[in-house]
Amino acid sequence: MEKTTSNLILELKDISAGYDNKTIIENINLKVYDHDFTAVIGPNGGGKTTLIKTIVGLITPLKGSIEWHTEETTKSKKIFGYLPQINHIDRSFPISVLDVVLSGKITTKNIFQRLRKENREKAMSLLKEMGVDRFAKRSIGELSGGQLQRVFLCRSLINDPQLLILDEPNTYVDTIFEHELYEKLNILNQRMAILMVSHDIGTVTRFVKKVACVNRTLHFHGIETPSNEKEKRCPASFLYHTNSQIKELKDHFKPLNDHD
Ligand SMILES: Nc1ncnc2c1ncn2[C@@H]1O[C@H](COP(=O)(O)OP(=O)(O)OP(=O)(O)O)[C@@H](O)[C@H]1O
Repeated sequence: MEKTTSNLILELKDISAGYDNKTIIENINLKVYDHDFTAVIGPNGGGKTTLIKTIVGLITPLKGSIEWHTEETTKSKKIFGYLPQINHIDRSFPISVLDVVLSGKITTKNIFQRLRKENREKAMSLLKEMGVDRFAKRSIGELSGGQLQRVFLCRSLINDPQLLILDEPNTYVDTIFEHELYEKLNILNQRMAILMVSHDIGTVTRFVKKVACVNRTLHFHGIETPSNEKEKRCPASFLYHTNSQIKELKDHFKPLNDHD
């Protein structure tokens, strides 16, 4: 049953971040609520992955703060699950599908402990939910890219996160599973918030509730309806060449060199 009240999970306050002191994203303010299903879109190199890496703690912000407003985490319930962008996987690495999912349970504190039976059952039920349980004992090298992507999705779900963060989850996924993936994400969204980087604007906007456009700063968050003239200035105007549910965007979609 879908929840009806919205609680704030995550708040980014005036975040700037980058690499080697070079600012890539700046002055980002963003709130994520427990009902949200938000697509992070934007031009190549606009800073989407940098934003996600900053949220999950892989990059320390140069400025600003990140606040998690969540329930106390327990051993089995973690704040977020993260599926990073996967550009290359060494399929010859000798690990089974089940062990990939269970690796999401390993922390520096339990690295030498045997994982409990309930963890295996949880991993198997997730593999079943994603339609890949029959591969549980197989080596990852025997799976297609799309099947493996589902396995990694199971890994990011093993701790029942309150927020699922996905960086281009449709990489490697064929068109049929891509649609299925979004359907599955919609079901998952009944029990967790989702923040997802995607290039696939046409499909994504049929499923998500909010859109955040990152082009150095955050240009848009939420689906709103200003004037037609303004939307032409949006660097993400390709949105309007698709069968998008998003009709119009806000004034602050300007070409990148306008705000550099
Ligand atoms: N590890 C890194 N070190 C230095 N610069 C980086 C690093 N990773 C990314 N960048 C630079 O930061 C900028 C933003 O990259 P980022 O990957 O965040 O953008 P993106 O919006 O996710 O792009 P894409 O849509 O192409 O995946 C780019 O100019 C990129 O070259």
